[in-house]
Amino acid sequence: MNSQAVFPIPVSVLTGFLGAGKTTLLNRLLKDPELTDTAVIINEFGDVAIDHLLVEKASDGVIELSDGCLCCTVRGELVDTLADLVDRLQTGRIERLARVVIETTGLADPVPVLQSIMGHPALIHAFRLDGVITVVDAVNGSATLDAHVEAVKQVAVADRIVLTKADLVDDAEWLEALKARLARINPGAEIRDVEGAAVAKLLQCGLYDPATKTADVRRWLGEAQAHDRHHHHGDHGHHHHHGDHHHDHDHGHHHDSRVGSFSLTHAGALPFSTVEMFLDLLLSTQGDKLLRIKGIVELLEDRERPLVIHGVQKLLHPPARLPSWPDAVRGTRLVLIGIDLPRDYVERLFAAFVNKPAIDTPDREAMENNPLAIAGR
Ligand SMILES: Nc1nc2c(ncn2[C@@H]2O[C@H](COP(=O)(O)OP(=O)(O)OP(=O)(O)O)[C@@H](O)[C@H]2O)c(=O)[nH]1
Repeated sequence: MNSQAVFPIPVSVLTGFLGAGKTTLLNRLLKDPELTDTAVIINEFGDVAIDHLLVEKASDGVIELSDGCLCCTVRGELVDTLADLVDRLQTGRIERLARVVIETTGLADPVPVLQSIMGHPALIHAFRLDGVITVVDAVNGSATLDAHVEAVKQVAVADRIVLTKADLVDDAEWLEALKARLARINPGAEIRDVEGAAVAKLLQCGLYDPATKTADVRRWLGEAQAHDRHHHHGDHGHHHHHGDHHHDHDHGHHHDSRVGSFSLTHAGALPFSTVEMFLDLLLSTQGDKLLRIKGIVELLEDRERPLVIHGVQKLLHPPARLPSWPDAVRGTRLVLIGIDLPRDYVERLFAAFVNKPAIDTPDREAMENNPLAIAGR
């Protein structure tokens, strides 16, 4: 154990549709001196023009997955590759590893990739999903979202959206309409233009910033972005029909309306058992529709150290605690991103657990005895 790695190692997932500009961005990232000691895992599918020399300089060799879609055919290999990195660190074959970047194939549904990082028993203590960066092409992005539900999912699960090829678009209105659409699919993600953005910072999406030793809950939960964009709208659930963007004709966006994001909040502290039971029930009944869940909980048992919740579909990261509250806001805030996720049901389930039953909603005791008691699933 002579490595200088600090576990868990942050993992960034770089996704985006075919030709969106992932490899171009990756090449730029790897030139940044702040990103030495980064291992890059790429798949050879498609036309990947990575500057191998540069990647080798940045890490201990390029780790390439074999041909095919990362999410379905080489999932096992991704896990093996990550396990191999840990092994190399522990045996001293790699001295330092500060970050892992996984570039997924353009066609990939990113969710299984996130699951394999979050849910693998051998990896959960070595790696932490820092964030998902989704590259969207300003020229083709809108048509791609219309045509492929995977592209909508890639946007929906993003912590950050990076807009490429804006330099090729003259029409400012077109660009604004695309940004507005992305913001409706994923109100919490920060949208940045690839030009001018500090490249190394593009990868840092996580809750905890090792450089400043602080946790930025508002940014991580996307509250800052969502608040800015939805000032006075208040609500951004499944149906994003504000109708104020004439470029956005809903009939072309049938995939978008399936994706939704909403928050659950509770002002007081909650016992761990309540949180656990709510999450168990949520994940077991709605897990396949839950693309991501992120959140922070004030626990009755230890009110000073908030519990961090982070999950993908049916899988949760092992519960982690922050050393203290990063800002004045306490209580429980969960952000859920789902596809065809029944918001109403989830809200009532949560209300039942935190003992805020709505009229005609069974209370918690009834729920625990019969989880199907809530209508409208
Ligand atoms: N003008 C312009 N061209 C870009 C930009 N980003 C990428 N490109 C070009 O778009 C093409 C595709 O970029 P890649 O980086 O290969 O895209 P990719 O997402 O890695 O593609 P796949 O690996 O095939 O999924 C290349 O010709 C890039 O030079 C950009 O911001 N502006």
